[in-house]
Amino acid sequence: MSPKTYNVETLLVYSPSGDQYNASVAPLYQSATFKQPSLTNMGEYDYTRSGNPTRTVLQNHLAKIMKAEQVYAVTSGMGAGDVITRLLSPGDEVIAGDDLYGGTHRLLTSLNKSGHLKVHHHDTTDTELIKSKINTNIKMIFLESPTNPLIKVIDIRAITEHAHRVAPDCLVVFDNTMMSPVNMTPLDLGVDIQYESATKYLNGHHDIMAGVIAVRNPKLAERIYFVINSTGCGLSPFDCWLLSRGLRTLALRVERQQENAVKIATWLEDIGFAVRYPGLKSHPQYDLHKSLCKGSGGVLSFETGSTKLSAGICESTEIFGIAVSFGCVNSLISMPCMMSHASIDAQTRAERQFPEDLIRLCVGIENISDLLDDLKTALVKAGAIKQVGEKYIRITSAKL
Ligand SMILES: Cc1ncc(COP(=O)(O)O)c(C=O)c1O
Ligand SMILES: N[C@@H](CCSC[C@H](N)C(=O)O)C(=O)O
Repeated sequence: MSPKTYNVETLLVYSPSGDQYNASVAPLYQSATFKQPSLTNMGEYDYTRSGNPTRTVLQNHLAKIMKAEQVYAVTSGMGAGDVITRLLSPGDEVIAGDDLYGGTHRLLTSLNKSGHLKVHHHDTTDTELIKSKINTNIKMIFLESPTNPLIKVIDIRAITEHAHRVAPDCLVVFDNTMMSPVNMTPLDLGVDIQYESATKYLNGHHDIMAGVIAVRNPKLAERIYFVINSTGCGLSPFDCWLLSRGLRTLALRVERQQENAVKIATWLEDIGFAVRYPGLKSHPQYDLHKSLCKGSGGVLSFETGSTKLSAGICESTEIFGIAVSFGCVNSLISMPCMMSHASIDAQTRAERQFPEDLIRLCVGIENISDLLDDLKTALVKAGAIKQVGEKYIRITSAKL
């Protein structure tokens, strides 16, 4: 059986050894420069900004997992976004979701303000609206699904097909950070560039910042490599090595995280909170999400009706630590408006119906009973629910 036919769980762990000593873990080449065989022959590697064997091992491994021809590893998810926007020319028009991650919104807004690009933000869940906005002036479309943290799901396939038909020069770019390749391989759905913040699920241990960019078209790959080498944002060898190590447990981690997340989302919804999670049948695009992805991920959000109440809940958990980021083995709690999405100004958040009281839970791999107990205790302490016998009841008048 060729490795190409293995399932993702196997591909994550299986690594064909190319090492001279048959080391079972690829060695770390922590070297900035490489001696050349001669003055005229540069050899395979000359300088780590341009290429490094540890980065190559990681990138080749990721290419199999992401079903790409070429993957590049860079210094962060935002670094990946920056490389991608540098493929555009001054004045190019871009369509972007109106619910992209706060940092992506900040990057595109700054390029728009400085006049480098013309960015149009639209509700990408409205497929017909997006289709009507695509024309030959549009050179790039930025998509994310499910969005972070409003968990909106978009019809990637329909948008991508239409874009390629109507605007053949337009690159469809998809941020797959929320799902990871375990749940979705967007290149299979036709997107031109898939990127992810590898700081999240891919690494899974919050000990590095990284971003990955995956493509199938060799010409596009060359253009991306040119930007990475020119700007010097390739991932350092040690971080490549750590990312390779984290990758091996990706499938196990994601499976456990989403198993825990389903239980937490269901429990919160049963109590009466408005929960956003694509694994809940009540999610308005439950069927669409299921048709695109194998799982629902470990991120969910819910509203409490009061920002003070939400803050009280966040400050009362013990296992769920107050921190930005997600996809790590440990569970986190946050209020996106004050934290991860504070870079979107309050007026824009209001226009986009971004609830200020929204709590985001990034569910880890801990024991589910401990996680539920931690949440129950915090919700009781903050005054959001009360215990009556064995049951918990939501205190609907709880507006601090
Ligand atoms: C969906 C999404 N995309 C991109 C990024 C940027 O990644 P990084 O923090 O690694 O720069 C983040 C978080 O930061 C994110 O949540
Ligand atoms: N202060 C940071 C916030 C990073 S948010 C990280 C992550 N994407 C999340 O959603 O939690 C910034 O200004 O970028």
